Amino acid sequence: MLAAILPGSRQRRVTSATPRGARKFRSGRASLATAAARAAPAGGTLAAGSPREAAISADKASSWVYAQDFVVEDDVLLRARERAAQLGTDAVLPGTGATLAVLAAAVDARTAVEVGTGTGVASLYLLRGMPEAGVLTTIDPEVEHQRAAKDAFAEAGVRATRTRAISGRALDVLPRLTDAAYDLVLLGRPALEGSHADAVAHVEQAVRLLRTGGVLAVDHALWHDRVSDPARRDEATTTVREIGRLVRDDERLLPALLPVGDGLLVAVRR
Ligand SMILES: C[S@@+](CC[C@H](N)C(=O)[O-])C[C@H]1O[C@@H](n2cnc3c(N)ncnc32)[C@H](O)[C@@H]1O
Repeated sequence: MLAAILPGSRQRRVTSATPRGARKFRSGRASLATAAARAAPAGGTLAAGSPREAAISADKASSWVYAQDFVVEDDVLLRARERAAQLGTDAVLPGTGATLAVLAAAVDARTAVEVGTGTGVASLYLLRGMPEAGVLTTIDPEVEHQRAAKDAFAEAGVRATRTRAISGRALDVLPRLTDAAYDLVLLGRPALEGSHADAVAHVEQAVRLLRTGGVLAVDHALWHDRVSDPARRDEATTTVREIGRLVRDDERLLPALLPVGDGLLVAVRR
């Protein structure tokens, strides 16, 4: 999703990170109205003159980009992104990363789990939000990705005891982790890309792992701006949409869907 990123190329990065939906917003009032109507909650309508309508203007895309770039990334993060591009994988967008750091700090996350380490971009954000004594358990089957993430952690001066990298598939590893022992669980792209049953299983495992007051975060919750469009019925979009509903309707969770990055679904475990 992201082009190769070099220090000093922020504008190019943001441009390449702009999702399709953001471009749609730019194309004028008609498509804006369509997007706004589409964005009305299930079965609901968008009343003319409502606060929600007032908040959705043709400038929404530029606001999204501004928010995306609001927290400036340092060279360690940019190099981790470069490694992701070199290895043909991707990483959370900057606004998502910054939000994850804030969430980790807000819940004083001493224990966190990440599904899909990649080259460590989201991990770095989480570790920055976690207290010094916090330990991040991060899961990925790709040894090469984990090696790249370890390089990023070393560059960031993260002590080796603060990360527990587990090599394997999340659905094999998560069941071995302790119930209610974690302050934050991040489900990345691999939690959504498999079958519908697998996606549900990832969420179930995440909820099981969270302590009361812990936070669930699911990246890509707007799935390339397809989730909000009911005409999109491909398997991946349907799965992500259903995961959203599942989290929203789960009485154990207090949810919110943040339109940051590719969409970040967050929920507090009650
Ligand atoms: C998009 S990258 C993760 C990016 C990372 N969250 C970040 O922002 O830096 C997805 C990663 O998930 C890993 N992956 C694929 N299938 C997986 C699975 N079943 N369980 C855990 N990780 C998996 C891939 O090897 C890849 O490194």
